[in-house]
Amino acid sequence: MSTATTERHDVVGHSNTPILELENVGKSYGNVHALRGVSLNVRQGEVTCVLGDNGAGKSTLIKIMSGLHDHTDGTMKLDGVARRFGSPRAAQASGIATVYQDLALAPLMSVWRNFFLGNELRKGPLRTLDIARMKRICEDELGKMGVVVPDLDRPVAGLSGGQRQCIAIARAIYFGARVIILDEPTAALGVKQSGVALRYIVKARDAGLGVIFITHNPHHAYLVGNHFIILKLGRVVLDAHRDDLTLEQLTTEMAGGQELAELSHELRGIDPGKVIEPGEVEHGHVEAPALSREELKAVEREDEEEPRA
Ligand SMILES: Nc1ncnc2c1ncn2[C@@H]1O[C@H](COP(=O)(O)OP(=O)(O)OP(=O)(O)O)[C@@H](O)[C@H]1O
Repeated sequence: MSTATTERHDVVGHSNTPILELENVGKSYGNVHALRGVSLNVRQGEVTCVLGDNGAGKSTLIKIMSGLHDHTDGTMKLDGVARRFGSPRAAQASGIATVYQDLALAPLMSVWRNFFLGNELRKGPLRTLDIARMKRICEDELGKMGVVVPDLDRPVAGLSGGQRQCIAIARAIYFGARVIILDEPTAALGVKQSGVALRYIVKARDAGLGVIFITHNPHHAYLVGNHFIILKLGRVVLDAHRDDLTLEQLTTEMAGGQELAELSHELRGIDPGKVIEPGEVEHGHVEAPALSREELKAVEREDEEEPRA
């Protein structure tokens, strides 16, 4: 059994101490404050969801935790010890794996080659590739995640988006990840494939990893998350445990909460002083007054006549 696999089994058995802790972390790019006062804990066997719209600071947060960028304020701790990774390699060596949306897989290479890319197993005095062993391990590890790939020699480009996600996750776990950061893993996937990716998130959690699930989709987050953080313009605007939050609250907060309620007032032409009941703003859906068919056609005509820049 490889060291990586042993390590994986060691982390199962959940403890309450966070693996990774951010305390009041901030990041400025010159005058731009991309993040301010962000605190979060990543615990083993838990999924921490970080939600936010474009420009909320999600990428910046990922870059700090994955060693690409240094934070400019606050403290990041790994196993209770303050750390600055300095490089992605250092973060990886500390067990922090990041699976980006584009997955960093080589599409024309086979499944097993991708699995071992950069970590190939070799044998004998000539250090030739130990293909049989790599294929066997790859098959075993994918099997643990519930993925059966009929032909490991197939290029990964031929697999579904969900299966490709799984290879990236299984690879990270096998090579000793303790924390896995998933950057919008369901963003480019349809409903069915999103389900596949979400199942793998649960598998990674159940394997004892601390999972950070970055998404803008509250429905996906709520299906798998233990803890939820919403970032807005670089600040934490919601930080709640699953027990203290309903899907509806998460969705409303994500959609803009109070701002959405105000917009709803405006669009309905209701007296802004009137209190809107929580149930009236549902799932981020704004009930704008419906346009008649004629009005709709007039809007389309206006759009067509609008001079293009
Ligand atoms: N290298 C940089 N230099 C200057 N400003 C930056 C840099 N990177 C990000 N920013 C700014 O920091 C803020 C947060 O950006 P970030 O990319 O982290 O957000 P995001 O939530 O990932 O958004 P998106 O989903 O659109 O990628 C934005 O205002 C962005 O313009």
